[in-house]
Amino acid sequence: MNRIKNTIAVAKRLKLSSIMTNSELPSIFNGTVDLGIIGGTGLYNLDCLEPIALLPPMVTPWGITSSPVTISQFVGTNSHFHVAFIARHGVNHEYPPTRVPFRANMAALKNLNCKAVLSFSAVGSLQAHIKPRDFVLPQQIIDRTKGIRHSSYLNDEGLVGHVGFGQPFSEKFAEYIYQFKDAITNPESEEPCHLHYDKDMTVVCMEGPQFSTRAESKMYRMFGGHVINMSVIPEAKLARECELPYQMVCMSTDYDAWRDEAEPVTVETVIGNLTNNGRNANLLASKIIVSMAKEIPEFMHSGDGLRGSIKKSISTKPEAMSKDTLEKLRYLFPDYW
Ligand SMILES: CSC[C@H]1O[C@H](OP(=O)(O)O)[C@H](O)[C@@H]1O
Ligand SMILES: Nc1ncnc2[nH]cnc12
Repeated sequence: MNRIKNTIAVAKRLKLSSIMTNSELPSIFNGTVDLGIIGGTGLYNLDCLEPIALLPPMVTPWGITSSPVTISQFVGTNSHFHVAFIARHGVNHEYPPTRVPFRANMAALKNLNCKAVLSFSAVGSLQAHIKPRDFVLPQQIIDRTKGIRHSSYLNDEGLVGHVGFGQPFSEKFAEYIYQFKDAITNPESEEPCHLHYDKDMTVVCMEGPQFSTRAESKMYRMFGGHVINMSVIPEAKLARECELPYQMVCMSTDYDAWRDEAEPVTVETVIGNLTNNGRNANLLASKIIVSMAKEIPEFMHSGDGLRGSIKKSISTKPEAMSKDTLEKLRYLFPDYW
């Protein structure tokens, strides 16, 4: 009873409307969680999901998650496939990109035993053929953040580890999502939306919070960037350190600042496309979740080749690790040390 009261108190404090209408939701969940979803700007929940538990913001060794963690199943089903959802910027959009507790968010999803993480992000387009409202499944990243975000679980004194990051996303996961590309195309619309995917698609991650200058935007095009955001780093790095297959769905909202003949991006332009993108995110997520619930894909069962990689990546001998370090590692990997 106290837990439920606590949940309601948190919900009230956070003015979380979906929770207020679900105030009887339990604040603990003892089932298995299969998929983690991180929602970005304009995507604070998914309508296709029916919440069955609401965990108050989770306390991890790396701080507190940016939002409560909603455990859901697909609307209208009683399936055993469960999704954990976190709002990246908080339910009231209170964490700017530099201050998102990325480590806590990914650690919480790992601790809940998620088998993969699907992330959504509002992005600017750096290419004429990627129109605002189109979606992109990037396979590469150019990191233009400024080194001020905590971007690793393996960067404390007394713990040395280097994971491979040559392929920062899960190709298998991207292919799985891409089979549902028609979900976002509205053929009746004058401007149907497209889901773009190939192995060279690159997302540039900048620090922000200001948008790019025109010169920077043009430089990112020369680098080979396709879209730009402020959040894929460190999210993708942390997913890799958690051995979690990770794919970001980039939802284009604007043409950034590279087109000389057009106004550079403003937040109004971004907001103007969020409703359409949110609707398409729901359509795409529905297809993915229904399909996963029918049969969990192989890359989630097997861990997409990542399982065990962290053990090989850590050079420090466990005997030399402090109690604190071991405790933190065990939060992520209870079976390894
Ligand atoms: C409001 S535009 C800039 C903002 O939008 C994106 O957020 P998210 O990735 O969480 O959808 C971008 O990364 C910036 O943080
Ligand atoms: N042009 C842009 N630059 C960085 N992040 C963005 N998110 C949405 N549009 C963006």
